[in-house]
Amino acid sequence: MKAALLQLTSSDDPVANIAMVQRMMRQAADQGAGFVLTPEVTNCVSSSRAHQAAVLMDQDHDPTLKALRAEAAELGVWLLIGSLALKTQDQDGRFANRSFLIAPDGSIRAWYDKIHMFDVQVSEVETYRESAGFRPGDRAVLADTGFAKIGMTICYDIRFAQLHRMLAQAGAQILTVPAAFSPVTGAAHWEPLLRARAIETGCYVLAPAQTGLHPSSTGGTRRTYGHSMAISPWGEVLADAGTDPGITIVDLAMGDVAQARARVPALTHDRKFAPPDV
Ligand SMILES: O=C(O)CNC(=O)[C@H](CS)NC(=O)CCC(=O)C(=O)O
Repeated sequence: MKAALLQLTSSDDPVANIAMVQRMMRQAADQGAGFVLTPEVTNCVSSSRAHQAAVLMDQDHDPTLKALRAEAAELGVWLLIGSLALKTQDQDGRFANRSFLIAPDGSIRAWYDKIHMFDVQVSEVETYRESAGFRPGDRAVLADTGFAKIGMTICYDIRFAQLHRMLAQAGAQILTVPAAFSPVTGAAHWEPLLRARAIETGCYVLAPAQTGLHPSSTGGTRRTYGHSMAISPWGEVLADAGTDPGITIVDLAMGDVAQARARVPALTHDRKFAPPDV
């Protein structure tokens, strides 16, 4: 199976972003990809809650979900929409940060709401409060494609090893980590975190990322780290997309999952132990 990681610089205009993703999906399919993956918040990168409230839709009306489901069906590919920012029924007005796995007939095979919220001050001048705009999810999601079982995560989830371990122990062979990583934390932590999760779980880690300076109609200056990556179950970096938007194709040899786990069966060596005295 060939997987294609789409590296995007999504703007804050959902409708304008759709055409770009469709074009890249067609190019990826032309290059032989049977599984296409897009980054976190494929539909809209914005730092203005007011702007998001004005342009985002709920799942049943979201134009990106509709268009990309149709495109996947047209091309006959599996599609991971890394995430969409969507309106919800919530009283508090918060959005969902929701990842979708789309089957080659265009149907929604699984969806996952990001569990861990990025509420972090990354530098003196850069603070994120994701939980102010987004309502976190509360269930892990494993989905079967026929070519692999997929454990779905999003971005900041990468820092929570227990989620990835749980997914792998439940049968995941590929962990998807769509992201819009901050440049500061990306430079320090992105690659080692991805490699660590692959090594700990013996899973492929596929991490399509947002990159660069995101066009904004509200004067925002949001930047993301890029460096979409594919990591082998043994922990090798198979591809690093650098910082330009584009398509990265990787060959997945699913037998390598069992091989890595046979060499180091740590996933089956958990032990129960008492917590430390406090
Ligand atoms: O706000 C949106 O539009 C969608 N959400 C995101 O982009 C989120 C929250 S700001 N970004 C991350 O999780 C980056 C994590 C990261 O950079 C790290 O773990 O170091």
